[in-house]
Amino acid sequence: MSKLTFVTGNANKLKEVKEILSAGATPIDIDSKSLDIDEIQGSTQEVAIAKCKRAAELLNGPCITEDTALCFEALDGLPGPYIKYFLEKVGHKGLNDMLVGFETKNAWALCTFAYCAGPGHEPILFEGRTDGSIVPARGPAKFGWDPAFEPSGTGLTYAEMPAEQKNKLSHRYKALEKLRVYLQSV
Ligand SMILES: O=c1[nH]c(=O)c2ncn([C@@H]3O[C@H](COP(=O)(O)OP(=O)(O)OP(=O)(O)O)[C@@H](O)[C@H]3O)c2[nH]1
Ligand SMILES: [Mg+2]
Repeated sequence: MSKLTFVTGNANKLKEVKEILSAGATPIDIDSKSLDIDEIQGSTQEVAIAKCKRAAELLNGPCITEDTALCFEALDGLPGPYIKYFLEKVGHKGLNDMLVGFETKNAWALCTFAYCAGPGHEPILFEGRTDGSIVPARGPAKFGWDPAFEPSGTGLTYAEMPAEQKNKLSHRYKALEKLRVYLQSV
């Protein structure tokens, strides 16, 4: 299979995806391209499908895209795919403040990879979920909401973990493992 193009404007995502895909028995090499694609409103699946379809049209070829949602149990899954805008507006403290008054701080990180074979093809989705809770920020603020999300059973936020630890339990790792199996079967 020729090199796949990962369409993303997010350098942190790209770094992690490359790290995850290059580890393991059968490394997968990808190219990347940053394209400005409007993201629709809807479920995580609808958002992911629309973005990947558009990316394949713009590229005129096969591609993968990725959407990450951060879902609060107390809010029935919101902010979900809209976390980017919530984080930009209210920051880590604001994410915590949104849960004041709710007993549960439980949350899950959901990664949706989409693969589209080219224009006119229906994207295929690969989801990975990591459960945890929303906590006051700890660790370096290098990537999004990493300091405010503590995966269950680790005692550490994503930001406090070495990359190798996050890349073995993250929402992104779990989704990419499914994508890896698929890519090796076609
Ligand atoms: O702390 C984090 N740890 C992660 O593992 C992670 N993965 C994504 N994000 C952030 O969550 C939003 C998703 O929005 P998103 O999926 O639309 O991404 P994006 O717009 O940045 O890139 P892309 O759509 O061009 O690929 C954006 O604010 C991302 O920075 C993360 N934050
Ligand atoms: Mg985006």
